[in-house]
Amino acid sequence: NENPTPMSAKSERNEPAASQPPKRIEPALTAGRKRFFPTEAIPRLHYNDPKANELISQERPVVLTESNLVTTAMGWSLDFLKINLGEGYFSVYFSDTDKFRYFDEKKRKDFGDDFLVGLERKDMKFPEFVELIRNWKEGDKRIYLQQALTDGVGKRIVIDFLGFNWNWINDQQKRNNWGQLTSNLLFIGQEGNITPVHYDEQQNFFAQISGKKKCTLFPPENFDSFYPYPVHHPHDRQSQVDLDNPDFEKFPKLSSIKGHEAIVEPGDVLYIPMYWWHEIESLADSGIATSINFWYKAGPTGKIEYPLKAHQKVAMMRNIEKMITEALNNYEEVTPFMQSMVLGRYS
Ligand SMILES: C[C@@H](CC(=O)O)C(=O)C(=O)O
Ligand SMILES: [Zn+2]
Repeated sequence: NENPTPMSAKSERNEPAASQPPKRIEPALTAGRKRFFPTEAIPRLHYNDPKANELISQERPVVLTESNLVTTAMGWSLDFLKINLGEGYFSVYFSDTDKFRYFDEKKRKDFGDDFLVGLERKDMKFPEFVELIRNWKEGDKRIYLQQALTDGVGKRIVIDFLGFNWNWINDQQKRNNWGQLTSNLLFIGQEGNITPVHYDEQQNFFAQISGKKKCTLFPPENFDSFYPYPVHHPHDRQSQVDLDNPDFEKFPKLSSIKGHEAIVEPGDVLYIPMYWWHEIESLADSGIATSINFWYKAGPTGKIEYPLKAHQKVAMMRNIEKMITEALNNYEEVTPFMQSMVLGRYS
């Protein structure tokens, strides 16, 4: 079940005659863990469907099919990457549990390491990562490679990269007035790995290469329900809640969330709108999961319209939080300061 070349894997599924497109077997959305909240399916549309473009322009999630965005990467098996990915070092995360909550190395210095419960990152060459993931056994720390593709990769990778459907994605960038493409992160992890719920400040076309991932998204309006870590914390943008063991005492607003769900398979592209919360689970029994994302900065804001959108308020809260925390230069003072400012006056 080792990272089969998904296209060949499909042909082994005794597909009907080539004359008609293979019938997709709808994976039950209930695959993966049981959830305490209701969910609805994220629309799954052909990438050229005008409705898909409408959803993207409205900054709403959609799964795009048949885009061939990363078809040239469908042969990126572990052995192929071992030969062609180059001599560089890759960030590999280790976790004592199935959860890989991202942490910002640059913010660790003010926080020491006690927040890093059972998490660590090591830089290693790709063959070392392949050894680890191939020899992994129950009881070992789970592993997850997460690395931006940079110019240190081998020639074959560059050729495959240039073969991505840049016409389509550059058109999306232009039509939606997004900023620059900042990075393409390569993700390779074990089935069962979970990236806990968080938001990013970039538009994201998330392309699945091998394995299946269950993606659960929540709109930026849910900021109050997910209680993100403080902006200066290494887990900035990550939610403090554990959706598998919800603490409704500590996080009461968590009880009212509703998820938007999709299971992405090789060849699918999920649009994750900027500031939308998302949790990503590499589904069991789907082998090693490989994905590439395409992160774009926001475009210029243009004319401010009222009422403000939820994600604009999140951006404002972040700026105010940064300013107050830096100006006070003391964490303990932030709550009393903000309470003095609003309690009994604006509430
Ligand atoms: C990569 C993804 C997490 C995952 O696939 O495990 C994600 O959070 C992102 O692309 O923003
Ligand atoms: Zn993310």
